Amino acid sequence: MDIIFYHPTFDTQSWLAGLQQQLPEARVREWREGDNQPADYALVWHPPVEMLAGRKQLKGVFALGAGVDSILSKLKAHPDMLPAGVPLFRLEDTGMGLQMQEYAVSQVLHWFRRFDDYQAQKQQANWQPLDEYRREDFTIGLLGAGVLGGQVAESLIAWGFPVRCWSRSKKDYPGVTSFAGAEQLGDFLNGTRVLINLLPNTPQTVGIINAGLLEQLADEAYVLNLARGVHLVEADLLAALDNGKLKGAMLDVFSQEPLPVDSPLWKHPRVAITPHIAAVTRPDEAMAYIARTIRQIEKGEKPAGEVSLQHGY
Ligand SMILES: NC(=O)C1=CN([C@@H]2O[C@H](COP(=O)(O)OP(=O)(O)OC[C@H]3O[C@@H](n4cnc5c(N)ncnc54)[C@H](OP(=O)(O)O)[C@@H]3O)[C@@H](O)[C@H]2O)C=CC1
Ligand SMILES: O=C(O)C(=O)CO
Repeated sequence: MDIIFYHPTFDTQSWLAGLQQQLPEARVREWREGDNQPADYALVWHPPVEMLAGRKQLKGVFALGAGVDSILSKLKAHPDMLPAGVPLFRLEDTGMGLQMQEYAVSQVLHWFRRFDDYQAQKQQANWQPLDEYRREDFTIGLLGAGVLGGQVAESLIAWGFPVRCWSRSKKDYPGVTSFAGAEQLGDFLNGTRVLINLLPNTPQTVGIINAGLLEQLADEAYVLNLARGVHLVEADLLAALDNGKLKGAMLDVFSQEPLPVDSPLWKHPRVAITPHIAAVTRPDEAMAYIARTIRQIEKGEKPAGEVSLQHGY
């Protein structure tokens, strides 16, 4: 079995060594320009088109992250990049669920305990206890309730917050109120105080967090964008912060990354920023998942994690 690997920034040598350990029977190599030698599996992130095009013998392509938007947008421009019938897999969880839980819980608690207000008071040496917020006024709404959204919902339930989610299909997560489909988006937004985005980037979700959506949230709402920058209309977010509809935002992802130095988001006092680190690929867990999945394919089984090209995630 031959495996080719391409990632523009990962430590390729340590991945090759790790994969070799997980799959001793395989020959694992770094893909380099001009390599047309046979391969059964390809592990990729932002792959050059020529790495995959024409490789009809592939039994699977693995995206080395959870989101497959970059590979699918390339596929749109170069439809022959993924030969027909070759399944595309993505990383499901592999350690990202816990990272998303840490990020979401810490920020929700930061807002709930009014640490943003106390930080602002500190700038003015102002010693002033504030009214406490009540959990019943702090409904958390998850846009996207899949592998990561579902785990974030579970962690916030454990902290006693009212939690609701919105997805394409109805969910049955204990304690979480589920809304599904475009027709229930309004009901989902109505009363949501903290909006957490964990949707995939698809034609249906681009620009979904816009002025019209923000207007439907509870007053003094908060936005936590953990998914993709293109989901959020940044100018609409700034306007909603400045007109008082939104109290704060924390953003991990941006329409342009790195976020340009002249972006007004950097300077806004009620916007917190992290550089797309909400959940990173954990090599050991990712390699174990890939090895397990390859073994399932080799046995003729149907593994989890296959991307639906029809739905785009
Ligand atoms: N910032 C970061 O560091 C990271 C960001 N991400 C981002 O997080 C995203 C989510 O990851 P993951 O949870 O694994 O993905 P999943 O595919 O497991 O979940 C996606 C969720 O979105 C829902 N959804 C998709 N399209 C629509 C729609 N049109 N309307 C309503 N709901 C919709 C799905 O509904 P249904 O369940 O019904 O299918 C599902 O609940 C990734 O696509 C990636 O972009 C991921 C990792 C790290
Ligand atoms: O896995 C993903 O989709 C990511 O965004 C990783 O940073």
